Amino acid sequence: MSMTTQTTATTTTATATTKTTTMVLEVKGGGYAYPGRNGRPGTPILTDVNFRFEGPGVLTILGPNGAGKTTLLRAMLGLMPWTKGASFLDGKDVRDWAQRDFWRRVGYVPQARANAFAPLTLAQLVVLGRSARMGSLAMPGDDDWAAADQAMRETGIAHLAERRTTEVSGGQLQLAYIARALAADPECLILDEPESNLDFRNQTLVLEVIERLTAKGLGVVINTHFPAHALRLADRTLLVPRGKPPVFGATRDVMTEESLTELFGVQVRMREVELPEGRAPYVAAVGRTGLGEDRED
Ligand SMILES: Nc1ncnc2c1ncn2[C@@H]1O[C@H](COP(=O)(O)OP(=O)(O)OP(=O)(O)O)[C@@H](O)[C@H]1O
Repeated sequence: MSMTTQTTATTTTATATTKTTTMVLEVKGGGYAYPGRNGRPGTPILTDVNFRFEGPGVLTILGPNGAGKTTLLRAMLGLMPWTKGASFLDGKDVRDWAQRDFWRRVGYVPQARANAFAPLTLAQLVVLGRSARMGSLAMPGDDDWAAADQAMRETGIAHLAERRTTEVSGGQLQLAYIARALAADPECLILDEPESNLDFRNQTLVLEVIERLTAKGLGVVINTHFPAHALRLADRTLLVPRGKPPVFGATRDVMTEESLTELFGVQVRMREVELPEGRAPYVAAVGRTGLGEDRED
């Protein structure tokens, strides 16, 4: 029997709260279909997406490959407008926000692409995050470099500031992308699979950064393939099944052995282990169910 397990410690490294702002991100009746042949809408990927997330705190989005999680994040942010429904930041339709104002408040870290910024040092990459706060042709000023330094300290990569993006590990590069979004001083961070492709240590670094940020008052939306990370981090979770409306609620309510078994089409077991640091959630996929055998991936 194949067994895939994961566990995470529940220690937190909270720092003093420095932000008190709250933000509300809502999706109402969201639906999305990529364009099909002849310019007609194709088969809907997402239907009836409904949730309301109030920061600070964490919302995790969890679901199988190809269910539409990345599509959902991009539609939610207005990067690919919903074909049905709408999303709202603080009650105002995302389409009605001035781009510049919206991206000052919201930071988006897409799935990491290696070498996307090959010639840059990490400091140069991170200061690019200030562009939403700079004039369109302006060069970064002292304030911008100070914000970049601060973001690199918060993500633990200040010592790598002069290294080029080609000279750091995947985990360090992922932290640099998060720092780039943080440099804009957002109230809300949207992270698409920030811990994928990372080893245990680097995954832990990313989770600790998220915990520090939420303790400081940020709202974080994270798309993840790790159920234990959702249990560790998130107050709220959105389960995104294939071809069915997502389920939203308190993490401990919506994430059960039954719901995860149905969601992923594998037998899932959830346990907690006692550690000196506290209780740690433990999630194991223990075997196939026969469900989802027709999946294409
Ligand atoms: N540009 C596109 N045009 C048409 N279909 C697309 C496009 N991008 C993605 N899709 C399809 O939409 C579905 C959802 O893709 P999406 O990347 O949102 O899923 P996901 O849940 O994020 O997957 P993963 O967990 O593998 O990253 C998939 O079936 C994918 O093949």
